[in-house]
Amino acid sequence: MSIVIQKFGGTSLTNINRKSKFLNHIKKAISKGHRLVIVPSAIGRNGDPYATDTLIKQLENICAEIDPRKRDLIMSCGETISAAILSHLLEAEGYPAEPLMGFQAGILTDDNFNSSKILEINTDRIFKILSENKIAVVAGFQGITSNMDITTLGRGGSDISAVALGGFLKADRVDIFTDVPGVAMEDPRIVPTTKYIKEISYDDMYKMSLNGATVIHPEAVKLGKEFKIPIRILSSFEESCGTLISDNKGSKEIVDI
Ligand SMILES: Nc1ncnc2c1ncn2[C@@H]1O[C@H](COP(=O)(O)OP(=O)(O)O)[C@@H](O)[C@H]1O
Ligand SMILES: N[C@@H](CC(=O)OP(=O)(O)O)C(=O)O
Repeated sequence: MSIVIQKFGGTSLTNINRKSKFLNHIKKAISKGHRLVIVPSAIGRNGDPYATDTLIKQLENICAEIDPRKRDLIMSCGETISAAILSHLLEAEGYPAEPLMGFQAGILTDDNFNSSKILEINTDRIFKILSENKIAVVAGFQGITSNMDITTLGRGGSDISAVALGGFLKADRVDIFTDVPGVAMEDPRIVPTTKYIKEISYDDMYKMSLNGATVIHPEAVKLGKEFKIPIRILSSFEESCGTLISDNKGSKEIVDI
């Protein structure tokens, strides 16, 4: 069974509805016969009702000093809401889907609240869902400790959830859908004329993301290398070949996308 992980970032999920463009990528992968695990982030950005920063503010408005366990509990809510909405949307479109919070998907972390590490993923429940020909929609960014406390993986951590799931499920690849068509030489929001990179090695991408290429979390790249799983960065809103991150001899081919 060929398994593909598709992660959708917060910017891709703004105004989520039955006409959302990102749905085309899900439908295309299903039509190709892939089993899908979808990993959504929280919808939108600061100010949007379920965005991570909006949720944190609910506690900050009361008192700036926040117990990390409570902070993680509220921060995880955005992704939980996304999993519920997205799985409902997929069913409405005729694609049976099951939502899972991180703990229901078997994602065990350490107790370093606010930037926890994934220790293990018990994949039984996801495999069961996939074997029933359903899409598994796993809330990104969150997990659970052995003491049953909800944790989050650090800002931008849904990328880590997606790659870790890909590794533990032995998926064919991880597709990270975002609001730009791939990895560029510079941040395209700052340099709109920048050129895009067709292929890049894990090592080069790791250095780029440490140096500010926020399009993927550095820990996700590191995990990708450990699991030897190819990662693609693609646009949610259009068809593009995107950027492939793999072990391919450090090649860095620059293209106009
Ligand atoms: N080198 C780069 N290539 C592509 N995007 C970059 C780069 N550096 C920074 N970015 C920024 O990363 C953003 C996508 O990441 P992010 O805002 O976390 O989106 P998402 O909501 O999909 O997780 C892009 O909008 C872009 O401005
Ligand atoms: N929602 C979390 C996790 C995340 O990965 O978000 P995004 O994929 O939208 O950057 C955050 O804002 O940090």
